[in-house]
Amino acid sequence: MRLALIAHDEKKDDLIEFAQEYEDWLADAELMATGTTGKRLMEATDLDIERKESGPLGGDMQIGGEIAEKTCDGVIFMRDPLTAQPHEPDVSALLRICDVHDIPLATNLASARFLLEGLFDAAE
Ligand SMILES: O=C(CO)COP(=O)(O)O
Repeated sequence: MRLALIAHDEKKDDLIEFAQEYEDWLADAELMATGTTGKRLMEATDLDIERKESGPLGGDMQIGGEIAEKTCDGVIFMRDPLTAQPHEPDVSALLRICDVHDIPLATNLASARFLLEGLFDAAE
């Protein structure tokens, strides 16, 4: 299973806490992340994560490309709904391409738990 992990700055601590809680599960998946998110996650856990570019520099689009190529099984994207992002069009494109290809997408902690537990259940 190949998963993408992404968090906007105000949500990075939440994603790190989530990754620490689910570290054993995540360790069984192939992980990729946008640049800064991946760096922070690897500093805070023992997870091995393929780092794409930082979000504002094209990282969301690289993950979107993986979805279009069908090489990504799920996306956990902790978005900050209260802060404008300079690369909002890239963010929207990533959400859209998940819908185009029917790829599970979680944009908050509560849904991230369902996504991870559901994908692992389905894989058993
Ligand atoms: O901006 C992001 C997603 O839109 C995340 O990018 P970083 O992980 O590089 O901060």
